[in-house]
Amino acid sequence: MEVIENLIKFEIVKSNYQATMVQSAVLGFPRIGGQRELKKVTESYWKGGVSTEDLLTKGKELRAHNWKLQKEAGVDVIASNDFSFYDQVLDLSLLFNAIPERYTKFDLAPIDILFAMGRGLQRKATETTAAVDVTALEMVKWFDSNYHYVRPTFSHATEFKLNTAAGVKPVDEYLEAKALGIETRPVIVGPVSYLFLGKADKDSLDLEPISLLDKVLPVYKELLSKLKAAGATQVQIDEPILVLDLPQEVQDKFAVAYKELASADVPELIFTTYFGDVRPNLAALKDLPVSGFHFDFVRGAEQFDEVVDALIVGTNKTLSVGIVDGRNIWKNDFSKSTALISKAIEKVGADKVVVATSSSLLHTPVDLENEKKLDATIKDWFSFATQKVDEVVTLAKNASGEDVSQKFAANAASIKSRKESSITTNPKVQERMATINEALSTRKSPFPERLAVQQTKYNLPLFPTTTIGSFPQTKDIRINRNKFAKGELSAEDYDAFIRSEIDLVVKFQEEVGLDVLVHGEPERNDMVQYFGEQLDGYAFTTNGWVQSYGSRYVRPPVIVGDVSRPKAMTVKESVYAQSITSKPMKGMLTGPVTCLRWSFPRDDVSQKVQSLQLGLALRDEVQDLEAAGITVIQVDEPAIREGLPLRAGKERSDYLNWAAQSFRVATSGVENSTQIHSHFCYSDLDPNHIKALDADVVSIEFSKKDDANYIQEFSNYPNHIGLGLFDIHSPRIPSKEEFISRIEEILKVYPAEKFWVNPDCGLKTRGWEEVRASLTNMVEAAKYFREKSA
Ligand code: MET
Ligand SMILES: [Zn+2]
Repeated sequence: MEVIENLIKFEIVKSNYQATMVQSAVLGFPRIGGQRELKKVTESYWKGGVSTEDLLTKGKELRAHNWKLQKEAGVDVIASNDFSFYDQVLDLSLLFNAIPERYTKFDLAPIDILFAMGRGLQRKATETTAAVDVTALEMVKWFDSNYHYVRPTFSHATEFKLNTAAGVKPVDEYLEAKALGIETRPVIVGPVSYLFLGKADKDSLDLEPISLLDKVLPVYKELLSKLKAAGATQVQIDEPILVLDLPQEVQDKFAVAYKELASADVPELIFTTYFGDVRPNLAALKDLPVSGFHFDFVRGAEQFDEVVDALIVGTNKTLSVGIVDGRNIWKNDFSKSTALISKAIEKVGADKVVVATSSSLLHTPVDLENEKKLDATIKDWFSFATQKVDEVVTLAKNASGEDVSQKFAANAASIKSRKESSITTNPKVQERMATINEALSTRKSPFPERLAVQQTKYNLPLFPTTTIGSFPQTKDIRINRNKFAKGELSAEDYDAFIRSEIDLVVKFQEEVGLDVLVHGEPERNDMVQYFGEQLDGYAFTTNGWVQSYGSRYVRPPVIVGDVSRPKAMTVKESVYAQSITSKPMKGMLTGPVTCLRWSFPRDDVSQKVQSLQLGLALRDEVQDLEAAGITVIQVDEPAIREGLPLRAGKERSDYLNWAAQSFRVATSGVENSTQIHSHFCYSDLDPNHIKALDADVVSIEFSKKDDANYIQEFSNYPNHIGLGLFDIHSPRIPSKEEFISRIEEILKVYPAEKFWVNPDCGLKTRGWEEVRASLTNMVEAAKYFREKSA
């Protein structure tokens, strides 16, 4: 009797449960188009190839396509305002009128102001228009991703208001979707993050961006009210800074800001965080007057119980469960995700749970279906944005009691196939990993002893000059590389072509009078992909583009298994280059951490393991180069800073340890007389972070730092450094005098005997004319200082 009663109860519970729909949500979809349509149209617009109207129309088409795709897949909550012609943070600055005066005085159209802020603008005067010459606003990495946002830049003169010159983007795009019969949830960056991620402009350095909260809130209120009036019931408001260490006064701003926003007639706010764990800032989120929270449970899985108990349980708030990874390309493990979703339902009830992507899908390639060349087994393990949309829907349907058993069975099979695959494990690599110890990751002697032998061996002058590696990647190079890839050019012909390019670069450097030469990297499409393609354990996409900034997209290779190096990767080119000069030729490799960071990493082993494996593979290359007579070797680590975990603490110190160790594994197997260089750029580097790499010489991007303190920090660095002397992103040519005064400035705090002379970074995006002029002036300046100190 009791059993039957229980059964009946169970049936009722089950059918109730089935009646409650668990919703699905996508926090943002890549805007670049499946065939990089956005890049093509924007770059063509910049060159004057298409009109503003054509550009705007293409944007509209892309948005419509993405909304429809999600609608057809069955997504309940589809984002709008996730589109941008350049960057979503920049869009907000334009809309809020946070436009430094230097961009407004030319009478440019709003879209051109946007691009000028994003990438700078140089335009000659015409009969009707004045000349324009403005540099871009600062561009910074979006948290620890490889996406860059344009930093909001405020001054005392900033007057926040809704700048409707180009409409009101979030409202217009909401209505645009609505007109297509698609209800969307607009997404905007919230006020506290928007200000915190900004900075003070040069003329207002005493300004604390966060102090502008009172001034920006009325504009947020106005925008949100307009969205409500347009019919939006919910808005996704992103406050990702909650995954960072925040000063107390910033934490306190959340209560102030959201109380103020809630005082107006605004849509329901879904407060959204991603890329980590918010627990250290939990107090700031208590009692916020918002309708729901979104958390990233892929990267912040451990926060689940605490945040749900503290912020959702016992309230009316929605819990958006970020479970489909917005930062990587691996297929979701449905059984794992379902366990978490069930737990969420148990805690807060199915009607409050939304199954979501962990973050915007901006960081993933558009569609796996575009990959025609990928090995079928490996392809089955991947999921790009389009596939992730389907995963979110399937997980939500399952949680709602719908029958998706076929999809679940297929998913389980893929997950099992990857787990059991022999592609992912290489016992030899694992054995070799066990040999890594202090001895294997330490140079034979400490730096001073190495320096002495190196000085005798190379006999370089004071202020030695060099470059960072790449020389102009001309159209000719790209054409020949493509021909070779398509099989239209034989391997011999391609090799001959590459050799002729090397001839050119080497001859050029001798003419200009550089001391340590490079071969110019003409054979490399990309500094990570080039190595990934030659290493075992990697897979490649043909169309897996992801936006890095503006119209620059990258195509990260994927680490699918244990990494090893079947054969030498760079020796041929370096040896050839050395054979045609008597000056030292610097071998050029991409370091383990950068290879890891600019790939999609595995999610089944730690990043530390992957980095050390890459270190071992590169160690073989370093030793092969040395054996072949290339005894100055640069191992680039430009991505080392961005890999730093977002919060201070153990994870961060662990990272610094294994990152440095991976580099040393790669570089310490050489003689004292072999000179190891490294290079860093794109970030504010802390010299303390790189000491442990123990490279003999490092070069860093430096020309845009007008900061004596920053130089001071480097003056204590024990080994030798080249502080980058000119900006390689700009076509500007610094004069000899400019180089001299720059060097003089640095010499005030930095000792001459450790001083290398070099540009900020590789020259591959520059033209030959500029390169010749800039390097000539740079070398002249070095000679001036040599004579002076003689
Ligand atoms: C982004 S760092 C680039 C270093 C590389 N060796 C180059 O010169 O292009
Ligand atoms: Zn660089």
